[in-house]
Amino acid sequence: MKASMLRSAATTLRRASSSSSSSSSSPSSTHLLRRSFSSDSNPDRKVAVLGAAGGIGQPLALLMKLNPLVSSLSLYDIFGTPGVAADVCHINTRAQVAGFMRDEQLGMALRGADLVIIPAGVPRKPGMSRDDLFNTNAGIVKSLCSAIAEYCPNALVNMISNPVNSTVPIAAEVFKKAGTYDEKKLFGVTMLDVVRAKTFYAGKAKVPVADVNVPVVGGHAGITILPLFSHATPKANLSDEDIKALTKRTQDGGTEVVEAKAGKGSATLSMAYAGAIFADACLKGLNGVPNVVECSFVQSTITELPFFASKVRLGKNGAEEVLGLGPLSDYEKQGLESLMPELKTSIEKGIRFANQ
Ligand SMILES: NC(=O)c1ccc[n+]([C@@H]2O[C@H](COP(=O)([O-])OP(=O)(O)OC[C@H]3O[C@@H](n4cnc5c(N)ncnc54)[C@H](O)[C@@H]3O)[C@@H](O)[C@H]2O)c1
Ligand SMILES: O=C(O)C[C@H](O)C(=O)O
Repeated sequence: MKASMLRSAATTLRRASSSSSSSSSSPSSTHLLRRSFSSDSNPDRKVAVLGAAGGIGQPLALLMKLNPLVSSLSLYDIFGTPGVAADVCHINTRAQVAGFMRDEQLGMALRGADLVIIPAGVPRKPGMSRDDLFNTNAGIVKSLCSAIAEYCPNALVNMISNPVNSTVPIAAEVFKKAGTYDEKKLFGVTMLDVVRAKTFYAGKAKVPVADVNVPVVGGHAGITILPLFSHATPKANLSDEDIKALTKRTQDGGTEVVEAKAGKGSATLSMAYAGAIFADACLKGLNGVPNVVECSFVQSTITELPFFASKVRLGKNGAEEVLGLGPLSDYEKQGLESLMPELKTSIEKGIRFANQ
């Protein structure tokens, strides 16, 4: 790619992502590209991707290879990782890449990891709910988390596998049983909801998308996804009808993609983007960058539920602070009340499964 083309791509990406809900300068794929060519002065960080040969795993592997905060990139799947690793490792950026395949190599893939990202498991087809994935994905997540407890008990874990509202509680229970649970280190990745809310809000409010911030709270399925457009910036004078439509589109964003893909899976590219941004925020936190704030589904006391998505301040130990919801509009209060029973059921289902 010519230097001018690269500069132009980097500028576009910088604009797209400088609008994170972070109260500091936010991680961005712009950074990932731009800083790929800068110095290697950051501390060594090993990132493992579990499910790295999949629809999300492959573009996520690419984006993590472009991230200058990563010194070692470990790509694990039950098949296909030698090819993905061979491909990605030719990119002239800092991270040393290694591919690992099958159970017997999982320990090597994980040993020494600072951050483990899990997009392993089956995606939805049209007509399915995320909860319909539970029977397959719960077992996958449970066994991967047992291995994390054994080989890298201090790593941060970014859970992408659905249903996130249940897989995060499953992971917590597995870690508790292993005696390695640290609630600050377990994150359900809800960043795609934030990415969507920002995109849809910018379109409706006719404001530059790069300037937009919208927190999304609750969980990651249907009505449990609650975008707080009353907190959106820049402020815009949208009608109640507009806010309802934006909320519904954000809640149905995953289904919109599943239907458009017509049986060929769910969001992969936008998820890889969102996953890479959230992973970058976690790495920045670990490296001591101040005021890194993103939304995530974490152990929480801000409602009566044991897990809840809200803004989280990321630091050297992971989730240093889980931020409260702040004032809500009447519409958001209603949404919060409606989501609680479903989210509670999904959390309890995960906990029950892990303890069977
Ligand atoms: N959190 C979110 O916002 C979000 C967004 C999109 C998709 N997802 C979820 O992410 C998951 C993956 O989606 P995808 O589109 O990449 O699916 P995919 O089928 O394309 O890829 C999944 C990968 O996981 C691998 N895998 C299966 N069992 C494994 C195991 N035990 N260990 C390691 N790898 C294993 C498969 O071999 C495959 O390569 C799905 O559950 C999907 O619902 C979550
Ligand atoms: O919708 C899905 O099944 C995948 C993911 O959770 C999404 O929000 O895109």
